[in-house]
Amino acid sequence: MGHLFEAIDFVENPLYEKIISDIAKQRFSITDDFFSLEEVDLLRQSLFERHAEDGFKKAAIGNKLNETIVKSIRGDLIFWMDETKANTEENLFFNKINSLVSYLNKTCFLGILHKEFHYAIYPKGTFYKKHIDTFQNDDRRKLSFVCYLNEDGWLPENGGELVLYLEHEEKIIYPLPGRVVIFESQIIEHEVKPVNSERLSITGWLKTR
Ligand SMILES: O=C(O)CCC(=O)C(=O)O
Ligand SMILES: [Fe+2]
Repeated sequence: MGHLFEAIDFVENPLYEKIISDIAKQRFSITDDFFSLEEVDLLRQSLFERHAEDGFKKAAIGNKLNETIVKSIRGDLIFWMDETKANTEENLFFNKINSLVSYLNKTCFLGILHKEFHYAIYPKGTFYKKHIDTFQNDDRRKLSFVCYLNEDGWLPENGGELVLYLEHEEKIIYPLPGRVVIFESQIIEHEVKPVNSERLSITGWLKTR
């Protein structure tokens, strides 16, 4: 007779454990080198390819039910990624995301069932005013995810800092290549400061139901 409980094929991942404990403690987590500079270069090329296909549009405020372009609030251009039509570079991206999601679901019972990601280009002079990532008519977004695709050597004077408005402090985060910021979508207000030099990223949400 076989064992009642087979050993579960589970290997603890120190990086994911760090992300989980950071979020539990402070509701956000910053990981430098989540993607290597080589991976960032590939993803940046892929962003430019999608842009050349003319796939980017002005970002809107709110979801499909409540769509208005408000330049005074955000000025980025976005392109929604489609995992079913992913190119090689995007597959690399989604493989990492899926590995993180499956770990979160196994260890935190977060029940992440859906995800959505878009590329974002913030042209010089644009910003995204202080906001929260959940919509009034949709609270499925649990974790927000941002990954920066800027060139190596990003300078503070380029602007475009992400500011997280925490209970007791404002956390300023530079959009360094390969850096990933994850935070609780329903709780953390945040802002992208005005950009002085084109700023590139992938932003996404891990969602329930
Ligand atoms: O790019 C960032 O640092 C944050 C972007 C953001 O807040 C959003 O797209 O909702
Ligand atoms: Fe946001």
